[in-house]
Formats: sequence, structure tokens, C-alpha cells
Amino acid sequence: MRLRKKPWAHEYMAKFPNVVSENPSANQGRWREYFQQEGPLHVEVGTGKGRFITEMARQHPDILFIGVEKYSSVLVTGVQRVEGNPPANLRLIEADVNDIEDLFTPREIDRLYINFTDPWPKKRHAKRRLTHGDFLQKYDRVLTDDGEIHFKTDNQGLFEYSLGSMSQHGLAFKNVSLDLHRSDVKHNVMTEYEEKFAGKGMRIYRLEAYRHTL
Ligand SMILES: C[S@@+](CC[C@H](N)C(=O)[O-])C[C@H]1O[C@@H](n2cnc3c(N)ncnc32)[C@H](O)[C@@H]1O
Repeated sequence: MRLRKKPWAHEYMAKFPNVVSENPSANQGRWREYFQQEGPLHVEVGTGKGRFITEMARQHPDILFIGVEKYSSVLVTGVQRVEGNPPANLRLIEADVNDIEDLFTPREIDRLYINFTDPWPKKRHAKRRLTHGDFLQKYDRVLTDDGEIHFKTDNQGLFEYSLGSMSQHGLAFKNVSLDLHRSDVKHNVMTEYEEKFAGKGMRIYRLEAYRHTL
């Protein structure tokens, strides 16, 4: 597992019980034991400052939530947010999603959230998109058979690309919205970026992907 620089952030985060700063891979396959709680496991990749995953954890105490973020400097804000009132069913991990299979065993995750991740519009950067086929293969291995991917973005190009790569990957879709905030969707929890974009009146795209079994 690659650890990012910023030693001050590591030291800072190590003080918080919600952060798995010491070798998160040690909990691979044993996350429920680690939480000391049974229940479905939901993971957000590219969690940023953690607004979404923290609110989800507060609203759904019977579900276990883990946020995975690449940059400790960003995660620190998430850590500050849960300081003093940390939901017992939430953990934040500083890790690269490329290493998701070091963190979770096959079929360990019930749902993945991918929210407003970077679109990487240049073709030569396509492999960095968190919905690229290489990532989908990894997700496929760590998701349960009826596991789902819930995806939101403001970026039409990334949405169309993701629809294509997910369907190529054998995934089917439900609850697709091409304008989430102008539809009658209920129980939407906003992310940091979503609040910013929706506040400007921008269109938000959303889908839920699941394995298509014939
Ligand atoms: C545009 S922000 C969105 C943050 C949050 N999901 C939201 O909607 O407010 C994308 C986040 O994904 C993180 N990210 C991008 N690639 C990643 C990777 N390979 N592994 C982990 N995090 C990643 C970035 O560091 C950044 O914090």
C-alpha cells in the first residue's frame, strides 16, 4: 500500500478513532470484526472531505460506511467534521483506489459510491477515471454478487463514458437520472461538490449499476 507524503496529516489523523491510519489492509476481510458490528458494508471511493459518507453514516446506523480518499490533506477536513461526534459505523481511510483489493477481500463490499470524481477529459488520461474498465474489474472482484455501484457526476462527458464502460463490463442500470435535482428523487444525500454545482443550477447525473444476470 502506497502512503502519501504529509507526515503532519498522518500524525494528526492518527488521533481520531474514525481514521484507520495504521495499516488498513490488516482489516481486509475482517471489517465487520473491526467495526464490532454486523451489517452491509458501503464504501465511497474518492470521498474527498467526507460530507456524503458522514451524513450517510448518521442516517443509516445499521450500515457500515468506509470512505477512501487518496490525499490526507483533503481527508483532514473530513476528520475534523466528525471530531467530537464520530458515528460508530464510519471509518475513513487514506488510500489510492488502485489498491482497493488490498483493503477488501472478494465479495466483501455491498455497495460502492462514486461521487463527482475527476472527469480527466483528455483521452490519454482516461485510465485515471474511476469508472475506467481497469477500476471496474477491481470493483467487480470486491463487490458481492448483488452488489451495486451508485454514481453521481455533474460532468456529461464522464457520465456518458461511464455508461459505456459499465455496460461493456456487463452492468445494467436502474434509477438513472439526467437531472437529479429537477426530478422527484427522495432521500438524496448531497456531497460537497454536489452542493456547489447544484447551487449554481447545474445538472446532476446519477445512476445505479448492478450485475446483469441472464
Ligand atoms: C472532485 S473530488 C469529489 C469529492 C467528493 N466525492 C464530493 O463529491 O464532494 C474527487 C476526489 O477523489 C479523490 N480521488 C481521485 N482519484 C483517487 C484515487 N485513485 N484514489 C482515491 N481517491 C481519489 C481526489 O483526491 C478528490 O478528493
